[in-house]
Amino acid sequence: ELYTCLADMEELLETEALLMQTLDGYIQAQEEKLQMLRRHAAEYAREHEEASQDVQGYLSNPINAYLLVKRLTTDWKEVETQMVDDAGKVFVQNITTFRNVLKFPSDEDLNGAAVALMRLQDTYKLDTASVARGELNGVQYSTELSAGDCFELGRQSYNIGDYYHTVLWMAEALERYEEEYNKTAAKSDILEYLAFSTYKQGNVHRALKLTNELLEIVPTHQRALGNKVYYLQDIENASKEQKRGDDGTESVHSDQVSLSYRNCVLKKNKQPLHERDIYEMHCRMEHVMPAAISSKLKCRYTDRGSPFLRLARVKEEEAYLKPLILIYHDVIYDAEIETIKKLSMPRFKRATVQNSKTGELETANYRISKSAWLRDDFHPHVAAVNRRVEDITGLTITTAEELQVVNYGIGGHYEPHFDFARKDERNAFKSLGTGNRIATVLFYMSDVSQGGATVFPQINVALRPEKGAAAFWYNLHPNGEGDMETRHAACPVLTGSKWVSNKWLHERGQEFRRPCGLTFDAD
Ligand SMILES: O=C(O)CCC(=O)C(=O)O
Ligand SMILES: [Fe+2]
Repeated sequence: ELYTCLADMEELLETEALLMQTLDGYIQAQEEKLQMLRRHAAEYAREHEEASQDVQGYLSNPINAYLLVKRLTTDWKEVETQMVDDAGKVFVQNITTFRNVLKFPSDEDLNGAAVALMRLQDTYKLDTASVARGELNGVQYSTELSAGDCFELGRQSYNIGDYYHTVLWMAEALERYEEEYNKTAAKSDILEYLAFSTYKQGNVHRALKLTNELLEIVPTHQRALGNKVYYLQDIENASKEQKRGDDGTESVHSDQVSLSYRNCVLKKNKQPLHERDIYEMHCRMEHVMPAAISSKLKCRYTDRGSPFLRLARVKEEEAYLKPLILIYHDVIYDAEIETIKKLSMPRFKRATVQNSKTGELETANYRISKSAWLRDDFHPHVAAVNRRVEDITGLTITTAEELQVVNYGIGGHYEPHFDFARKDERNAFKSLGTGNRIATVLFYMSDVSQGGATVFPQINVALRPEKGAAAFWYNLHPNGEGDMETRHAACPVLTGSKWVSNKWLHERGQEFRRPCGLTFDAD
């Protein structure tokens, strides 16, 4: 689960450095061995040549006679020993010992990283060819992917039954293969995956065409031969059905077919967008807040009534009015951020979510990040940040949860959710005895170069992470009901690393503190 967190990935570079060192050592040992063998070979050639010039003269010399025998006994033995000696064993053994000490990614990590890349591809509408060129949203970030790299991505998708992405990446692998001078994948392998996934995607004609192409390269390919029969059968069955439909004697009348097809197209165009589509649109920053709302938003310096902040007023910016979402700039300092990151790294666990039916905490693909909980007494910096929450919000932190620190890795995200517990949820915060999560303070502890916004799809709000800033909002209406418009999400990180801290404030203790001026809903 390394891919869930960028901080852990840094250790992989250390692992790689050690592997590189080991590989260099192995190459050097092999080169020395080859050099030695070459010396022997040269000596054999030289002596043999001399002997061939004058066989009798050469052998009449007792020293030569002795040397010839020696070359074919002890010398040759040594050559043989060198030839069978497996210098690699020691090096591989070394690596095996490292495995217990160093971090090595697993196959699950490889799949996770591939899935994350696909998620980014979908969310940010990145076309496969650009990603393969190492480009993300028009910015060149990395080296290009080879046909072999694309093939591997396709294979990862295939293994989890994601034929849509398999087709995209295998097609890209094929294009790259054709252009590659030193081939990094086998065309027949690419075609096999591409054909079968294309079939799974519903295009049997194209699957057949690709399989024929594969059979041109490997005419005896058993699976391809089997699939071809199957595809042909499929096509034949389909055309039989079509015929039955056409002469009007069987089930579906042709008029009906075209009518339902038209309906289908209409429906497709008119279909309401799903929350997921809206969420992704916000992540791409394609939404627009109506001017009637945005023109009312203000910025101000404020002390929020706190004696502490009177000395150092904070920059408060309204991101939305109803529900009220406020951004405070420069309210967590670099030194505090560093301390918090350092404290949380050894405590990181894959973030969990509460199963609303069972009440159990579990990992889920819709929340991918690593998180840790920090207590006030871990470090004065943690305590200081918590006190600042109190100063800024005017709410008590005595009933708040500990500070939750989160780091999002490649494609790390958290799909739309509420921070408060719904009535039908089991066990939600019950054990805490402090009521529901009345408000959220979300500290941004890093900038994110691309992606990673916090978005509120219901109200067209997207907050771009800004190091040192914090977002604040009430999750509950004054009457304790959850505010459905606070539904929000953390968009996948496209490039960079995203660090945030959450402070969740609870209802108990706020009875006289929730400032009325901040609540627009008096329901
Ligand atoms: O990381 C973000 O932008 C939001 C995180 C969030 O909503 C949460 O952890 O509950
Ligand atoms: Fe949240």
